[in-house]
Amino acid sequence: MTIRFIAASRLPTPWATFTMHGFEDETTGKDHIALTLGEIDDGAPVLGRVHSECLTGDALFSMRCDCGYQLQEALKRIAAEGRGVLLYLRQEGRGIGLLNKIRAYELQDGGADTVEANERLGFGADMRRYDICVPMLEHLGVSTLKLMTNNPRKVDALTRDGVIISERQPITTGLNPHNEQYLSTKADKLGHMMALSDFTQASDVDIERRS
Ligand SMILES: Nc1nc2c(ncn2[C@@H]2O[C@H](COP(=O)(O)OP(=O)(O)OP(=O)(O)O)[C@@H](O)[C@H]2O)c(=O)[nH]1
Ligand SMILES: [Zn+2]
Repeated sequence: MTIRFIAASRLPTPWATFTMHGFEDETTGKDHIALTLGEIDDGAPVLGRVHSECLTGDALFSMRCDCGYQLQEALKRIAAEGRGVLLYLRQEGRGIGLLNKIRAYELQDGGADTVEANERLGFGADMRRYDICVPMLEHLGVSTLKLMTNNPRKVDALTRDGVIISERQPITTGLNPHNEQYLSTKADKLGHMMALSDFTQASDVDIERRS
């Protein structure tokens, strides 16, 4: 795996003006992004989010999952802290790609849960890798993250790959009638450390997304 830094630019958002760093994974041809705010290369733990691409949730306002809500919440928390990093990894659909995710959604429309749907298509429940984060964080001078996630497998994988996770911060936002079942399955079958009662409702966030 070779990750090559390509360029960095300003990225103004409603919450802060981040610096956007573009990387190319020369093995897969995928491009990945890091958004950073403030001085993050001083050795102190950095508030961070490792976010996997979800075109439908992140860009198309899908309410089937919690991805778009989490993305917005993570950027807001980093802006409030004045310092942090968000790695945006192009591993759509837990690593199966956009078109296979649509196939999986079709099966879920017919009654399968998110794990069964992946398995019926011949995939594992979660095909993602996090080793690409290591050279990206190295480039940014970050060794230790205060990680915003509910996913213990993400914490374990990053730790195995050499990233120090000093703290885990839950990120439970965007509950709505369309993703309630999906979020329950993530907690029951994928081990996410969350209960539906922890969640804020999507409606509050949704209004802000449109403003
Ligand atoms: N295959 C598949 N992928 C999905 C589905 N819903 C969301 N995704 C993808 O799942 C990824 C996000 O994973 P999540 O399980 O929501 O969250 P996580 O990153 O593991 O954990 P958190 O850090 O707590 O958000 C993105 O790549 C989405 O495209 C689904 O029903 N099927
Ligand atoms: Zn999603």
